[in-house]
Parts: sequence; structure tokens; C-alpha cells
Amino acid sequence: MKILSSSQIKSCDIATTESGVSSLNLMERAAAKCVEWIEMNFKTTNRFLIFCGTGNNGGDGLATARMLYEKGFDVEVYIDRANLNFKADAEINFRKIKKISGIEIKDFSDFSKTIKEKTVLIDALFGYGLNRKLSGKVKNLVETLNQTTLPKVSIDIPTGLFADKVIEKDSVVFKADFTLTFQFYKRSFLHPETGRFCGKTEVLDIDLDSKFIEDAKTDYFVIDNSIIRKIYKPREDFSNKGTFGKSILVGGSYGKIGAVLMSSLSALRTGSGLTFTMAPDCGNLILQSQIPEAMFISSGKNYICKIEIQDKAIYGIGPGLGKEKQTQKALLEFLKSYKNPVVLDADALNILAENQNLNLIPKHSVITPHPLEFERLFGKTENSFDRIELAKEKAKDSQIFIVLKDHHTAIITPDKKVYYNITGNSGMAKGGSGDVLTGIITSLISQKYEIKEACIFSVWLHGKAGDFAAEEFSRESMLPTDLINKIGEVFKSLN
Ligand SMILES: NC(=O)C1=CN([C@@H]2O[C@H](COP(=O)(O)OP(=O)(O)OC[C@H]3O[C@@H](n4cnc5c(N)ncnc54)[C@H](OP(=O)(O)O)[C@@H]3O)[C@@H](O)[C@H]2O)[C@H](O)CC1
Ligand SMILES: [K+]
Repeated sequence: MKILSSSQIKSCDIATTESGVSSLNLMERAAAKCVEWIEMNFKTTNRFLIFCGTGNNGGDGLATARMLYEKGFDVEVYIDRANLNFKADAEINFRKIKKISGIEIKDFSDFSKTIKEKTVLIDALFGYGLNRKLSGKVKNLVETLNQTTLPKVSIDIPTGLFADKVIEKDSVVFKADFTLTFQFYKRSFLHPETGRFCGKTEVLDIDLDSKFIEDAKTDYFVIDNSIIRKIYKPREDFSNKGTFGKSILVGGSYGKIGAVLMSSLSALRTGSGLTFTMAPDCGNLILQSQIPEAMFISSGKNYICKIEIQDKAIYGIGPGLGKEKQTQKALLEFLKSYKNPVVLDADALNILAENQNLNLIPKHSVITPHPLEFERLFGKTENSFDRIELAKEKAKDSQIFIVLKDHHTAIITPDKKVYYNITGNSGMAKGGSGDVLTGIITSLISQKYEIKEACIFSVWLHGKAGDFAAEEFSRESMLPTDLINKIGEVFKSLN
């Protein structure tokens, strides 16, 4: 799914109205979709307090209020009585509301924090038209609303957030439990500084102009099911283990054999035909007894001292590797003579950062840094939006794929496209999850997925398996090894 900027969404809105739908009808459509979702999801609620601005976001709120009232709910609408300069469509909806005697229209200042239970707050103050941080009455109101424990729903965008950029540190933002957004994810939902205000995001299809969307140019995408469907290649009949590639997972050191073990197991669980673990001898017994399917290549005693080059294999290097002097030398020597794409993670990245040897990374390789590793490699940025921009430059300069791990991991390609992942959950924020991802990417590349597609599919698959694991064990208790065991269920859901 494409992610458009706020100005592109505005143009899309206009293109839709030019194609024959009036803007008022579009607002009606947007409100009807919100009401449909609200009815389905708040079955025991009977009262909605709707906070409306004077723009089209407020207009959506006013239309939503009317429709909820018509469905039999108690509705109160809150506006700023001192500012009744509604935009045209919002004005029409305000007049309609005023004619309904059952809907109370109150001033922002009338809101009391001592509200009864079974009430839901709906934020229709500002949407993508916000162009400066909140101040004055709206800021005070949002601060007060955030202090209540009542469920909170934002229409289109939590008030105070911009669609596509970071907010100032001291900004006040409505803290939604649910965000009902129209047609597209907004970039701000996917970054840590801003996404934390959105709660669960629901994208509601309001049938905006499909030709406009198809033609719209963007660097930003959300990985959705339709992308995955196009990438996934069901396993072919009439094949043998050679058909599905050779993965070599390189890593492990005394006390960190588990990391490379999880990578190897993940490679196997995602279909790698032949899987080797290149690790120090101290891991041999553990690896052979835990994963008999993986073959062991000895490469040192307690840490890796040599990385042997084998033919027709895809290397995933880094999990549990450590940074011993000899390991550093082994990695750098390997990279000096190896020219095919590799997957580099964890200490492999830290070694490259410390040695400032980024030019050794073979073209079209995949690196999988978390934000701190990214910073060590490429330097500090002000915020996560700038980090993505820097990653775009670096991916282009070095012609590599950067899998930037975060709550919403992003894949940045050498042609500066950014794919955000929306599967996964906070239960995966545990040591070991990254090792699993390295194994999956290595395995999919060895199975001849295009590198970009392997990255996208791997990150999605990893998150989806994490979601299944959380469902069974809870976010707190689930382990990276539980996630590996759920990979099969994800493949089953694709077949
Ligand atoms: N295509 C769609 O997705 C549809 C979206 N709809 C809804 O429309 C809003 C966007 O509506 P818009 O009227 O463009 O913008 P807002 O309602 O967000 O804001 C209104 C005006 O408020 C002013 N503004 C901006 N920031 C502030 C601030 N911090 N304090 C006070 N006022 C502010 C600004 O005007 P200025 O002249 O003051 O610059 C805004 O224009 C979208 O989010 C959807 O909810 C349609 O209803 C359906 C289709
Ligand atoms: K809003």
C-alpha cells in the first residue's frame, strides 16, 4: 500500500471530487465508514462525546455524530463556541446537527473529567490539515481529554500529529486507543516518536480516486497482504534439496551459541534446502544435538577465527559473533575476497563500524541494524524520520538493502524506496528476535527470492510469526524460539 504525503492526500481528495463525487458526499462516506467501525467495536457503549474542529476533520466528526445519533446512541458534540468559522462542508453538517434537538452542543470548556462509564471520546479536532502545533483552547482540551481513562478514538489522525513528519518534543497530542484513518497509512503512524499516539490503526477504504492513487509517486509503502501474495512462491513439486539453496549461518562464540542456533533453525523453518552453521567448536555439541538438520563447519575454538568461502551459498553473518581480534580479522578478510551479496547483522555490523570498513560490504548485500547499530555505522540523526532519510542516502551510495529494525521495521532499498512493516508486536523486543530474522532473510535469498523481496517477505513473516506467538503465549512470555515454532503456521495461512 502506498503512503502519500498530506499534500498528495489533499490532491487525491480533489481528484475524487473532480471525478464526480461531491466533497460533501465524500465526507458522508468517510463518516459512514467510521460509524460502521464504531458500532462493530463498541457494542456495549451507549454514549459518544465528539470533539470537533472547524475544518473537514471537524466536519467528519459532525457527520459521525449525526449518524450515531440516528442509530440510537446518546451523542454530545463539543465545539469552540467562540470560533464558528466552519469550512463549507463542516458548516453544512453543523447546521444539520443544530436541527436535531436530541444532540447537545457544548463548548470545549463544558467538558468535565468526571464523566460516567460506557462513554467513548471521539477526536475530530484536526486531521491532515494541521500545520502548526496545538495551542490555546484546543491544546488545553486535548491535555484534559488525555487525563481521562475513557476509550479514545481519533478520526483520520490523532489531533496534534502531522501526517508525514515529526512533532516538536513538547507538542501536545491526543492519545488515541484507536485511529480510524482514511484510505492510507500516514508515515507518522509508523515512527516511534509519533506512532505512540495512534493506538491501533484501522485503515478505512473510502474509495478515493483509484487512478490518482495508481499514478501517485512515492518512496514510501506499507507492506500489506497484497504485496506478500505477489512475492510468496509456493514450494514446487519435482524439486530436491538443491532446489532450495544453501544457507550458511556464521556466528556464535563462547556463551553466545544460542544466537547462531536460532538463525540456523529459522533458516531451516523457512525452507532452506541445505543449512550449515559455521561456528566455533564450543558450539558443535549444542548445535548438532539441538538441530540435527544443520551441518556444522568448525571455524575456531571459542570464537570464529576463519570464515571459509564456499560455492553457491548465501552467507548470513553476525549472530553471537563477538568482536575478538581474530574474529574481526576473519570477517574483514572474508569480505575482501567475497563479492556476492551477504546478510550482515549484529557484531558483523559493529566490527565494520569500528573499522570504518563499510566499503567492504558487497553490492546488494543486506544489513540489519537496530537504531543503535545504525548510528554506529552511519552516525546520529535528530529523529527517526531523519534516520530513514539518511538510510536512503546510504543504501543508494553503497547499493545495499538496509533492514532498519524498530517497532515498525523499515526496508530501505538502493533505489531509495522505503517499505514499512506492520506485523509484529512488543513481545518481540527481546534478545534473539534479530537472530531469527537474519536466518529467515538468508534462507529466502538462498531460495532465489529477489533480494528486495526476500527482505520484505522475511520482515513480514517474522512479525506475523511473532503475532501468532503472542496470541498463544502473551507478549510478555513469548520467546524468539516460540516465534520460530510459529513460522509454519504463517506459511499454512499463505497456502
Ligand atoms: N481524502 C480524505 O482523506 C478525506 C478527508 N476528509 C477529512 O478532512 C480532513 C482534512 O481537512 P482539512 O479541512 O484540510 O484540515 P483540518 O480539519 O485538519 O484542519 C482545518 C484547518 O485548521 C487550521 N489549522 C491547522 N493547524 C492548526 C492549529 N494548530 N491550530 C489551529 N488551527 C489550525 C488550518 O487552517 P489555517 O488557515 O489556520 O492554516 C486547517 O486548514 C482529513 O483529515 C479528514 O478527516 C474528508 O472529510 C473526507 C475525505
Ligand atoms: K483527528
